[in-house]
Parts: sequence; structure tokens; C-alpha cells
Amino acid sequence: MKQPLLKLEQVEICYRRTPAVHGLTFEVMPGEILGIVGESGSGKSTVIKGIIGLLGNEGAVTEGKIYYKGKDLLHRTQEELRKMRGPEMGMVFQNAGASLCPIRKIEDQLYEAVIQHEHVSRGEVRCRAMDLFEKMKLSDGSRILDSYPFELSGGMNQRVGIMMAMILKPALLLADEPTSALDVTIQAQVVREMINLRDTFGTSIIIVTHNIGVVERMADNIAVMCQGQLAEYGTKHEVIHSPREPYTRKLLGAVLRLNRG
Ligand SMILES: Nc1ncnc2c1ncn2[C@@H]1O[C@H](COP(=O)(O)OP(=O)(O)OP(=O)(O)O)[C@@H](O)[C@H]1O
Repeated sequence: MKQPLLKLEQVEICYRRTPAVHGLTFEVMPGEILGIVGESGSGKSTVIKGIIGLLGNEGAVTEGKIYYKGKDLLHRTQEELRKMRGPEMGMVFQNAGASLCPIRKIEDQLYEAVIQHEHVSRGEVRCRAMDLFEKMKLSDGSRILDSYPFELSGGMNQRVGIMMAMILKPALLLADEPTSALDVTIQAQVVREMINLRDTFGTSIIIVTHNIGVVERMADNIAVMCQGQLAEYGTKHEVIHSPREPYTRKLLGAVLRLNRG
């Protein structure tokens, strides 16, 4: 039987000793897309940051276990975690464009990010980027690589962020509101591109979003968070079509669905 890629057991995460997340248990299988939804402040981003070890000075995982490929992440040193970020776990943020340097071309920034982890030539990095753009069905990869971030639209910068996260072929992609700053048409494209990448590379994805339409389209399983806890956790079908909890029903009723066309 397949082992989960990631497994959280009774995880508690605190900021300055106050729990923001507690009693959290779920797992992600290789190639699975897990959607985490819940109202603002319910702890969704905290979970992602806890997994990737970016809680900052005020936050810490205070209880439980986080297993990645069967090994407890909480026993790893900061240096080990740093080395894992990129090749093992990639991350995409809400506004990926904002984390790019405005005065350097995309190709230069990409090359610099890759050589932190691998000894490869500039040409090899460009080749891999072009291949990924192709898999994302973006035809003007060459122009994108030769551009400065300010020369690209918000949607294009967001796709650059996804491509940069995927170039080291991580087993797990953590995506925190990757579509929420985009207009609806581009949102749907980005969702399709992420599904495509999962189908091509078998990448597991955890996507945090306010948008039930996005998880409805993308996720295999859904975790619904409320006040730092899991209110509901199940397959997409169970959670969307037969929610057990009134909180989930309220959440489902409150959000716009993406056009299914
Ligand atoms: N650096 C921090 N220091 C102290 N408290 C924090 C910090 N970051 C988050 N919190 C608190 O932890 C709780 C969970 O926040 P988190 O950002 O994980 O929620 P969220 O569900 O992702 O919200 P949103 O959808 O608005 O991004 C909130 O009460 C928040 O105020």
C-alpha cells in the first residue's frame, strides 16, 4: 500500500504561546490535491507555514507530528528544512509577483533560485523553464524569461511564480491563495495549469483558498477549518455534496462558484 507523502498528527501551532491551530490530523497521498478552506483567521496559512517551517520567530509547532516521506519534520534542523524548500516542497503565494525582484529579469532570478540547490547551467535552466511553460500551455515562454516582472501582467507573474516553484520538481507544492488576486478567467486558467502539472509530474498539492469553486475544480480531498480546528475532512464529493457540519454548509452557501464550463 502507498505511504502518505505528508501526514499531520494532532498538530498544535502557537503564536506567542496562543494556539492558532490545534488537534490537526490529515494526510496527503502522492499526487493528491488537498484543498484547505475556511473563513479568514481559521488557521489555513498557519498550517502551510507550519509544514514548510516558515512560522517566523513568534510561531512554533508546539504539539504533534508532521511526517514527510515517513520522517518527522519537526526533528529537522533549520538548515535541513532550508535545503528541502524548493526541491522537496515548493511554495506559491497569493501575490507571487511581489516576491520577485523588480529590477532583474525573470531568467536571472530563476537561475539564481535553481543554483541554490543544483549545479546546472543557465541554458539547462532556460530549457527546463521553457518545458514547464509548454506544459502550462503558455506559448510565449521566451518573452516571459526575457522580461522584468513589471513588464508582465499580474496573472503572468503568478504563473511565473508557479513555474519557479515547479522547476525543482518538488514532491509537494504548497499554494496559499494562488488565484485570489486574479480575475476570474485567469483564475480558471491557473487552476487548469496546476491540475495539468499534477497530472504530468504526480506532484501533491495543498491549496489554501477562500474559493470553494477552486477546490471544487481542483481538489481530491477537502479540509474545512474553523477556529484553528478541522471542522470537516473528506473527499471532495462528501464535503461539497453531503457536508456534515452546518459550518461547511454555511461556507458553501456563502461563496461564488467558478464557472464550470
Ligand atoms: N505572526 C503572527 N503572530 C500572531 N498571530 C498570528 C500570526 N499570524 C497569524 N496569526 C493568528 O493566527 C490565526 C490564524 O491566522 P491565519 O493567517 O493562519 O488564518 P487564515 O485562515 O489563513 O486567514 P486568511 O484567510 O485571512 O489568510 C489568526 O487568529 C491570526 O490572527
